[in-house]
Amino acid sequence: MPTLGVNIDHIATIRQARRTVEPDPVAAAVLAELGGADGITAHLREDRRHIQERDVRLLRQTVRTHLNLEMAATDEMVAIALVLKPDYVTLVPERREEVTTEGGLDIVGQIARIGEVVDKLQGAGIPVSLFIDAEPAQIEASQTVKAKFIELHTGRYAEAKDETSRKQELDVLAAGCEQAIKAGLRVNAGHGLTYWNVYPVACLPGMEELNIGHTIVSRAALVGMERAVREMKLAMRGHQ
Ligand SMILES: CC(=O)[C@@H](O)[C@H](O)COP(=O)(O)O
Ligand SMILES: NCC(=O)COP(=O)(O)O
Repeated sequence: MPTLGVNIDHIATIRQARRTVEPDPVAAAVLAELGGADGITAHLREDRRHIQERDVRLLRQTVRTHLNLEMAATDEMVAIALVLKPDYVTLVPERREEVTTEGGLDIVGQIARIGEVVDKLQGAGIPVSLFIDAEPAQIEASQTVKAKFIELHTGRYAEAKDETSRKQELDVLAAGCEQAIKAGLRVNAGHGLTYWNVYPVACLPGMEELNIGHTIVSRAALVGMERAVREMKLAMRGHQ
């Protein structure tokens, strides 16, 4: 059964709605860990729409499980990561105008650049995960650049409109997972997972960690972070 990385971006979204100091994503991370989170994920976006540098600096000092820094493959973010030293980095695509991440990072089309960033970060002792679609060519390219992990983008599975489509997308994820493991990559997954669709993804053989944020923060707004995380851990084991 995979571990759970709780993405606390959208605690910061609530704070940034008023450009104020609450709710604090750092406090949310403490509560998430008390609720059973196995890791904390934070996405420091170029446009700083939610998580700020202050947040990741304090998270580095306070997270007791492991800290996954999501970031674009830019010089600015690489420099921040080399100072911050998160437990691992996940390279994700970014577009200012997007509401949220729209797809996986294109490794095939920028293999030299991604390889350079992976070498720099892993050379500094920071394992890299590549947030990609479950496409054979992207998985192969992830192996070529010697990333330690991939994170399979589960957005198409999560947005499937009916059971048939959802099963088809799950089969794509399962095939991607199998190909990646055969290639020696470690496999995580995330994006759009909820209490109601997480279990089949959690059951994929070899799945190491699920990074889940929006649905947990949404539930936490109503019942509190500790309970929301505890209930996600149960949902990952098939208990609604
Ligand atoms: C890469 C991914 O799917 C999310 O972890 C990412 O954080 C989405 O960006 P927002 O949190 O800004 O929606
Ligand atoms: N990489 C996925 C993640 O960290 C959280 O995505 P979401 O659950 O907020 O869609």
